[in-house]
Amino acid sequence: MSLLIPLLQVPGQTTLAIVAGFFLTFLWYTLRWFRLRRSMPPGPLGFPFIGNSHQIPEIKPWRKFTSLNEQYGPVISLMMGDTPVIVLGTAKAAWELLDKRSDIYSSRPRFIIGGEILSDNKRGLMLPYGEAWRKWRKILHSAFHARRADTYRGIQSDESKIMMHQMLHDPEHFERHLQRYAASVVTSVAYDRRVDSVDEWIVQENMQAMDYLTSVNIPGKYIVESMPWLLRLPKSLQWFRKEPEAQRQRDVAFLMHLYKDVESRMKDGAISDCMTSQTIANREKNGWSELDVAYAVSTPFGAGIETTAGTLSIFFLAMLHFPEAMRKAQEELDKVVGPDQMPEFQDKDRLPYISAVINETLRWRPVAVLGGSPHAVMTDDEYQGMYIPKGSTIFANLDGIMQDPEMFPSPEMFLPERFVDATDPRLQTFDLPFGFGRRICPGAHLALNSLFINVARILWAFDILPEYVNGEPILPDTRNFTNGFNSRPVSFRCRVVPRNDKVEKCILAESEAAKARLLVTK
Ligand code: HEM
Repeated sequence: MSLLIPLLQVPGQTTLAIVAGFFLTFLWYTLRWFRLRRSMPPGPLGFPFIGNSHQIPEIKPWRKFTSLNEQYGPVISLMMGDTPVIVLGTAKAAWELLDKRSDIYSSRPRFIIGGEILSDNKRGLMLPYGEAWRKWRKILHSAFHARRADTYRGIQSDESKIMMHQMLHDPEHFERHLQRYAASVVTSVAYDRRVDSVDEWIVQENMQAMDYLTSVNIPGKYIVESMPWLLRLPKSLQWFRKEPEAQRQRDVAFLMHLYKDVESRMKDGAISDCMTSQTIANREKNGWSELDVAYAVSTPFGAGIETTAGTLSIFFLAMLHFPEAMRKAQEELDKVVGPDQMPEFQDKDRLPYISAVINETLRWRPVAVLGGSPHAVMTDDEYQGMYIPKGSTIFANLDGIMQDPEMFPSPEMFLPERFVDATDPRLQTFDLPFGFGRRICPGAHLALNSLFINVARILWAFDILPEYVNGEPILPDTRNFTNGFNSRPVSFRCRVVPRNDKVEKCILAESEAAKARLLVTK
């Protein structure tokens, strides 16, 4: 009220001029807004200033995106406050824009909470396209390109043998064993440091950090993402900063601890070559601070555990619901490998149905449900007569894309056959689950190797069966998934039963040998 008093005291004409000024500005903004919305791809109109923010749920927004794509078409638009958002609902649209026009579609939107406040612009996954991102991406590429990724097969095979042993003795906690496997592979590759249990401090601390990061990166969750002008308020009034800033301090302490540990083992000559030791060796040449390196080398730790373990959980869920696919895969394994030895990487080319099961798992319920991380377009663009403004956030909504009945008939069914018989080259090399263009997942080779060795061995050794209550099978809901950018099944129960005595003996012998190679003391 006190703010209004001076306004009421100015002479009548001045007051009128101010009110008219406000009104004209409002009218200009609103007309411009409607003109913009008309030229953009179809979608719910929303309101000036707030756009469609109120229509996008905080919980699993991809469901809403999928239904909007069904209603308005494969390319739709929304406004999150002042930021245009484009949602791509078919692979064709995503390939045409994000792959073919990757020179302008390879940036990221501003992640005010997750990228700037929480991560101080040090997590490359959220960096805009440019020099800093390129430098970061080079480190990832040199550690994970196809030939380099194959050098980690020994670690992956041994960790998978240990996982099989845990699965045999403690089948109830199958999800924990999958997570331990995925965690130990990335910590070995990144820090030359394996993990024996998901309860270990470094796994728990990383999970906490990643859960927090994915929980803040949900579109619509923070008003400041669509109204960045709130950052101009005095810091003490920016109520949204407190929590992410506290988490940042915790993240920095954790990542620097891992960095310093590698550095001191390098000084003692007590470390094998790993991603961190190599990056530290080149740190000064690249002009990187210790903290820059600590964040960069933690990338696989952040991006490679939930995605890999989550996809393997999805595989278990699919096997429960589609036992005929499991039987067919087991027939192939029995014919090609037999019960006396475990499948190995060199069997891969002779196991096409296993490869098809993996592709179908990645399709049926993609863990990176919104395409991993959204892209942003760097210049104004036009697609099929529709205007896509510079700075638009672009979601490749894998939830909807993978359920497109034109590309994947009977999309709710788990049908590996669609990949076995595929003539379309984009299904033969199925990289759709790993994203697009210059931002495509750099860990895809490592991930596919992990998926192959574990899916092949699990199906070779075990039947995955439902639990029974009062003679009735209990099947977990196929849509009960977690929230967040990586969405995996909410923990469920099943029986993991060895198929015969021979596989049990083989697992015991192979896991002992693997432990000896990895110097596991427990
Ligand atoms: C089944 C496992 C995995 C799936 C389904 C997956 C999927 C994805 C997807 C969809 C993206 C977004 C790409 C885009 O923006 O267009 C992505 C990005 C990324 N992934 Fe993966 N990923 C997996 C495993 C891994 C692993 C094991 C690593 C690390 C070694 C990794 C590291 C990354 C990084 C660093 C990015 C960001 C790339 C950038 O912004 O330039 N991912 N992933």
